[in-house]
Order: sequence, then structure tokens, then C-alpha cells
Amino acid sequence: MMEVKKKSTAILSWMRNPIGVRQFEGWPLNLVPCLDPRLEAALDRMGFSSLFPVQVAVWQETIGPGAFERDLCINSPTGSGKTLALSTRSVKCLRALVVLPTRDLALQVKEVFAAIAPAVGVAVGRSWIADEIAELIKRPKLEAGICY
Ligand SMILES: Nc1ncnc2c1ncn2[C@@H]1O[C@H](COP(=O)(O)OP(=O)(O)OP(=O)(O)O)[C@@H](O)[C@H]1O
Repeated sequence: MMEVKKKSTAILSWMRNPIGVRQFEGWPLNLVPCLDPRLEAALDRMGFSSLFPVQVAVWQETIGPGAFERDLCINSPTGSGKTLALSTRSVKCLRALVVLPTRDLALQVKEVFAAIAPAVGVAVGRSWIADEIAELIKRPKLEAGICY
């Protein structure tokens, strides 16, 4: 009988140990560790009084106690709050490239970024290139070297 060899798939190291979003609960903003008051105020202005589980997971793993530099692959249902999860992370690192399948989606994500970090430049492709460059080289004023 012929032995069927199992095909091994190359898996990136961070895919081998996924962190289940289900183990996280939503957190009221006042309990989120290391949340800059300016970001808290922006979230408050947007009407958000707590973080959804996926947002808590991303916050914990990238900014909060479990923070370290690495890639993230977020997989959670539509409408679960991934956009805010990635934008809260991005305002902290100040450089992000978000690739989306349609321009409409890009405009929606831009709105979220602009709402939580009005001082940081955000550009969506296919507009006037000089305006986009001007937007992207915009530098927020740093207070004591810290920018949320
Ligand atoms: N922490 C929060 N508190 C209250 N509402 C929130 C919060 N985070 C996101 N929302 C709202 O929940 C809705 C869904 O969020 P969002 O579009 O970011 O989800 P998503 O996972 O990115 O969805 P999709 O997969 O469709 O891109 C939006 O209306 C958003 O404003």
C-alpha cells in the first residue's frame, strides 16, 4: 500500500501561537492601561466609552502590558471593531500603511484615523499628490517627546 505523505505548510512563527480574542472582555476606557488622556478624550468625543474585545486584545498585545514590536494579523468578525483596534495602535507608532480593497473603505478608515488623531496626517490615494505629501509630512507637536 502506498503511504500518503502529509503536506507540511509553512507557517509563520506568529501564526503558530494565536491569541484568542474570545478570552478578552470589553473594557471601560478608565480601565485601559497606558491610555493617553488625549486618546481617551478623542474616543470620548466619538461616543466610545469602552473598548471592544478585539480592541482590548490589540491594545494589550501592542501597547499595554504585553507590548513588544511585532507583526499582527487580526481576524475577527465584521463590525467587531478592527478599524479602531488598528488605528489606536497606529497613532502610537505614527507610521502606518493601511491597504484596503476599495476606495470607499479607505475613506471610512481615514475618518476613524482623523477622528482619533487629528494632528497626524492621513492620506488616501488617488487625490492631488502634492496635498497627500503635505499631509504625510505633517508632524504633530510632541509634548515631552511623547505622542500618543
Ligand atoms: N469601542 C467602541 N465602542 C462603540 N462603538 C464602536 C467601538 N469600536 C467600534 N465601534 C463601532 O462599531 C461599528 C463597527 O466597527 P468597525 O467598522 O471598526 O468594525 P470592523 O471590524 O472594522 O468591521 P469590518 O470588518 O466591516 O471592516 C462602527 O460603527 C464603529 O463606529
